[in-house]
Amino acid sequence: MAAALQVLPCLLRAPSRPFLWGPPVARMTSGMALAEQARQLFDSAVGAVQPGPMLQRTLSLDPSGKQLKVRDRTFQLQENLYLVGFGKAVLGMAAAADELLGQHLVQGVISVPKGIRAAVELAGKQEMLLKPHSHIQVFEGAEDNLPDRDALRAAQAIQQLAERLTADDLLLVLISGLSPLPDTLTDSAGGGSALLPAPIPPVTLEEKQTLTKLLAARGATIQELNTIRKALSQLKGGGLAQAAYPAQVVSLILSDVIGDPLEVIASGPTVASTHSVQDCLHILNHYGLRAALPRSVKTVLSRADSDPHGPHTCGHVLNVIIGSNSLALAEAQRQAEVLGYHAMVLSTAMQGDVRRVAQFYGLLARVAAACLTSSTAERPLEEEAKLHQLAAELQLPDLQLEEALEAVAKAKGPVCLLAGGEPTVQLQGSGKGGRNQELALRVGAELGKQPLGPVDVLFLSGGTDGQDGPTKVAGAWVMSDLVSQASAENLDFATFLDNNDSYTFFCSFQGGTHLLHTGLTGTNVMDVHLLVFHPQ
Ligand SMILES: Nc1ncnc2c1ncn2[C@@H]1O[C@H](COP(=O)(O)OP(=O)(O)OP(=O)(O)O)[C@@H](O)[C@H]1O
Ligand SMILES: O=C(O)[C@H](O)CO
Repeated sequence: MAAALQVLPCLLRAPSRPFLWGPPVARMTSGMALAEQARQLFDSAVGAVQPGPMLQRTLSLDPSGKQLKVRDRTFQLQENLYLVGFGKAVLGMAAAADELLGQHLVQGVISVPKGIRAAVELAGKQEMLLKPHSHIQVFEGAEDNLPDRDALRAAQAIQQLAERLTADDLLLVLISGLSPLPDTLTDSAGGGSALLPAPIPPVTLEEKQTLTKLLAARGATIQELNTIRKALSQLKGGGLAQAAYPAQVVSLILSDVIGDPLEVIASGPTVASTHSVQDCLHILNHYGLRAALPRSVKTVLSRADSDPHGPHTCGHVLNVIIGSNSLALAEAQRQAEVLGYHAMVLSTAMQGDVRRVAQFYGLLARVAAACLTSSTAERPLEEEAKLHQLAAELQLPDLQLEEALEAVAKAKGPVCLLAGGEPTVQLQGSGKGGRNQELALRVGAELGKQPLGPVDVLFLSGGTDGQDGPTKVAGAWVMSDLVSQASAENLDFATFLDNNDSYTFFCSFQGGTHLLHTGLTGTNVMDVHLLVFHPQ
């Protein structure tokens, strides 16, 4: 199946104009075919946020090649263009920028994760590698997502470049994150943030690392974590913009945080921080860390209020979100419509404990399946009330639940509900897995709780970076017969779930055919969830 999924994009050519009940969906009979379409939708989501297309959508040169247009702003180019970048997807972004603007680029420095060039090469993504003659210098660092000496050297080189700039110069800043939800110790430090460590003296790199790890281990959110990072950093919280002043600064940002908050993504190096020392102390208090703070941290915090990276320092900056989960979902929605689905984006902010999120999707599947297959369009009111209750508990800010149910009730044909975000796994077991595979397995278990009627239901969850936790797959897909099929194979899914061992489960289940293999994608806009219904 994996092989079948991999050749899918060439086999399943989408028709050039949309149709509602056209042949591809009407012909759909097997779960395998449904899975192939889901995979195609996932690929289209990821494709929309690839570095090349994103940069091309955002930047253009006028015919003389002397003016750079970024959205509706124009900048003069005259041997005055510089580039810096940090984050997981930045290598591909830099390669795309170099391709477009290389002839104007005086110098560039990027900080990317250790081993990324080799991984990109292995994945055959030559277009994401810089050409040998490039003026962009690459630093690899932040092994295990922790800020280390290599990342520190990169941050120093970036700072030096920025500080040399004059009012005639233009600095392009490429930003992407890596680890929005620091819910395990190993991925605690974040991507863009971890790749740009520049602690304010006398705070040392080790002290910052320890504090970050402690906060993460105690469950601090990325917003809280990055508030502290900003207060202790020379470059975060607008510090990079300040270093580059009076040059013009254009930041192109790939968002890996729910709601695309500029201040939080990679700790907002080109965004004035609105946080005060009181905010930091509140966070440190909350996680019981205030009493044990190193003297250096106390010193820097006590100085911070009198020396903030104030808003006045960011007037020379243009921050642009060039890629996000919602952009990816919009493309998958468009593609689903082309394939004949009635498609809707439910939310781009799916978050919360993976068990609750799985319950939500299970309940949603039951309610939507009933709406879709009942001849009288009667809605299962009791289950619907439970669904709304659960949705309220999950506090999903942009959830379009009522609209989606109405649309399903009217659709009476194939339906695709799309969502994105990043649920959280509280690790208890010692198995191998990732939040996407665990979510898929949990949703499969929910779908098996009671019959869904004459409709095929598929759920897919995949990380847009192509790597789900410490595994080499992006995620997995399930159908409503997962429970019965697993038991036929003597696989006790509950035992695998108890041990956070979803990867091992899916490796065995139906010969591994439910795993989503994409390889490294070169982008990262959190996760994509697809809930697909096809009336039999
Ligand atoms: N055995 C496991 N089962 C389930 N989830 C796991 C397991 N091991 C790690 N994880 C989860 O994987 C996540 C880390 O994986 P990953 O690197 O894909 O995500 P990230 O770094 O948070 O974000 P991004 O995918 O955007 O880079 C954590 O949320 C962690 O809880
Ligand atoms: O780098 C970071 O801070 C996280 O990835 C969020 O952007």
